Amino acid sequence: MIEPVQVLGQPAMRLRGSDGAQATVLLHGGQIVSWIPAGDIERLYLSPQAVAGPGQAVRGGIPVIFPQFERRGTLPRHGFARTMAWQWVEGHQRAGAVTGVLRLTDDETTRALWPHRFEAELSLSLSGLRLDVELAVDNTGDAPFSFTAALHTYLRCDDVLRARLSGLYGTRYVDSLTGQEQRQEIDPQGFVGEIDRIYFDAREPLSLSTAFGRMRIEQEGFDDVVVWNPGPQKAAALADLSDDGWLEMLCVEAACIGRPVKLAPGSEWVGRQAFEA
Ligand SMILES: O=P(O)(O)OC[C@H]1O[C@H](O)[C@H](O)[C@@H](O)[C@@H]1O
Repeated sequence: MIEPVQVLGQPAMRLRGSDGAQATVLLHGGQIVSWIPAGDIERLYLSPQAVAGPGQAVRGGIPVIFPQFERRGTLPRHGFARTMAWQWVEGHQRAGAVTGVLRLTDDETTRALWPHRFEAELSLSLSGLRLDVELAVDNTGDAPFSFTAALHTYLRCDDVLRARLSGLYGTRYVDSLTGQEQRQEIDPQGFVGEIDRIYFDAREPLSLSTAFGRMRIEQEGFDDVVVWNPGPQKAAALADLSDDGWLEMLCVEAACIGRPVKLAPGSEWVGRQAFEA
């Protein structure tokens, strides 16, 4: 079943499979804000203080970061896709899976910031204990462009201090807090507070274990993985996160940062992030 609902005062679509798996996606930002695998509990973190509306970024779920990661360019932080209204394209239920597709196309607002013609499609497909998310970007103009992007996934934790992430052993990363580069030496990895790292060319599947169970995370098309938690000080400074909200989340982001994607006119890039509870 696919039905329109309101979330944070904004139009959204709720997808529910015959097995009971359920996900909700906001048209604002094309942002998935809830995923409940069949017979399971909520697996994405959405801040109770999150706000949504034109120009606003929603704290939680799966923000779509395009066409610029963080401040790596002249655009607003993390680009514009997460703060704009996307269009619902279609949804269908087939062979036990329920799928929805949303689209963002360039317009005067995007071209004033970034002078390129593009079509971005966000697809989500859920079945049983699995959620597949796909971001496809088409260059619909007549000049090449390049971009960085991410699916900035907020995974729900009971207590991030007890969470463990594995699969990054030996991977080179830059610590965005210090600017230093090194290789991951601890696996599985625990968390003590603030962390902000970009892992480059992360090829192995990841596994996050929390009291909610183990979650397998895979990606394709995206080369890099960002691991982010604001920790107590930054959380206190964020208006849309409670002081102890950082304990309940860990961002594990599928990203293309180290090598920006270059797209020739008429060509398409596809990146995927998949979760299995
Ligand atoms: O607060 P936001 O603009 O949503 O950004 C949240 C975070 O996103 C990414 O994970 C970056 O690596 C962080 O440096 C940043 O703080």
